[in-house]
Amino acid sequence: MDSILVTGNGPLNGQIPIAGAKNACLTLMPATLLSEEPLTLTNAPRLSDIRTMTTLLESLGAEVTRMQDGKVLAMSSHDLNNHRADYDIVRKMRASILVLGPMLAREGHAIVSLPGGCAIGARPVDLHLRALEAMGAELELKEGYVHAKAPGGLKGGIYEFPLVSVGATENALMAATLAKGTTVLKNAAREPEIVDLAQCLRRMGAQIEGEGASTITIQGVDRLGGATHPVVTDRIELGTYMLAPAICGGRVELLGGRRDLLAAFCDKLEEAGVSVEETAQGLAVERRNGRVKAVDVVTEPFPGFPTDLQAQMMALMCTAEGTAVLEEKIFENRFMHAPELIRMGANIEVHGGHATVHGVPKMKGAPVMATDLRASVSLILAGLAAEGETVVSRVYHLDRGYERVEEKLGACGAKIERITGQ
Ligand SMILES: CC(=O)N[C@H]1[C@@H](OP(=O)(O)OP(=O)(O)OC[C@H]2O[C@@H](n3ccc(=O)[nH]c3=O)[C@H](O)[C@@H]2O)O[C@H](CO)[C@@H](O)[C@@H]1O
Ligand SMILES: C=C(OP(=O)(O)O)C(=O)O
Repeated sequence: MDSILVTGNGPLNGQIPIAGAKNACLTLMPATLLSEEPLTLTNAPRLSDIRTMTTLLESLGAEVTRMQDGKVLAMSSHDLNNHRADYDIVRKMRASILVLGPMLAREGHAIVSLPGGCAIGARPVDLHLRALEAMGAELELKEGYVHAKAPGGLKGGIYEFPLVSVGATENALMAATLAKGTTVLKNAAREPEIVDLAQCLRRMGAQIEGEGASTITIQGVDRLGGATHPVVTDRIELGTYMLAPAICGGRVELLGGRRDLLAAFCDKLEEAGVSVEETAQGLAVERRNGRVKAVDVVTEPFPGFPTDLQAQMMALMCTAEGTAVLEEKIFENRFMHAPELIRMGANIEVHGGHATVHGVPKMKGAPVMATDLRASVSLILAGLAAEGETVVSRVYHLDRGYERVEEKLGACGAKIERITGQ
């Protein structure tokens, strides 16, 4: 297993290109199952999660071709010869559940393994299932699999999500494009990845209104066609690399960065004393003098502060001046990085959904272990600003969501290298 060696090396200066969003690409790829015609995604990130989704789609009979160094994914789902998404693939990546809605809508039946929980929480899929039932799906749970049928096709319905779920909104939105009549999704997620999905579906011929607001209305159509769609910028990769100069000092320009993707996060950085400037090519982040100020953070659905940046923000707060309280409201177990940061000299207390971080002037490098994707990158960020060497093990988590992390940070002056096979 690979690990990453980081050595604290002072301020960072330079430019980092931001890739297409993993979480958008993982919902755009299953959209290919809705149409017999090809769907091509440009600006796709090169990540292990994308390879896992490729394997899943191929197992269902889709063809996926990577071009231009893997940045373009040409997909075709002319004939789906298998309607069963196996546990062996689904357990590796929860986003696999997103094949359920499209397959059911187009084929009238699908069998998809339940994903199970993961390190950050139980993460049930009940809302995905309830929304599909509201469109007339008949569902049965057998031996860990969802057996779904809609013999006469799905029918439009009204469904109000009891809590905001990104994945359930995506599954329901895709299914509704081929349902008969009108579907209204209330209390829908408003994340930029939902907007990107709706724009792609519209390019394929879907009739959708309201994406980005909490009520989305979909008028079902008989069939969808092919399309070419660019994957939206990865706002979580963007926020992660914005934190690198905030933690280490210096100035880094994030190419392709947009403030509207991360407004709440940008506001918090500025409150902490970090400058965020819109440039011709993206966003520039700068911290010149002294420590940042401690700021409190509450994670919320978009447009609130994203849970996927909470671990990285905690790494920044570890060396802030003062005490910060981070409240995690999306996932019940998303503070697994705290004990690892404590091994590096951070002063953190975790009580249920709250973490209190008392800033220390400097952290010290240590061997640490990544427990999930964002935890792993938070440890790398902390290591960049710590004294001495930090070795982050279990970086297969990191490879799910960050491409060429060593190269991107290294180009700005970070001392970071991958140690293979440890
Ligand atoms: C591949 C992808 O896009 N992953 C993102 C997606 O995950 P994902 O789509 O899994 O997250 P959700 O928005 O669905 O989860 C939000 C909350 O709702 C709960 N819930 C969700 C569905 C359900 O049927 N029942 C239920 O109770 C979850 O356990 C969680 O507590 O949104 C999360 C919240 O922004 C991000 O952290 C993930 O990076
Ligand atoms: C939690 C994440 O991903 P997933 O939903 O695929 O586990 C993430 O991207 O931070």
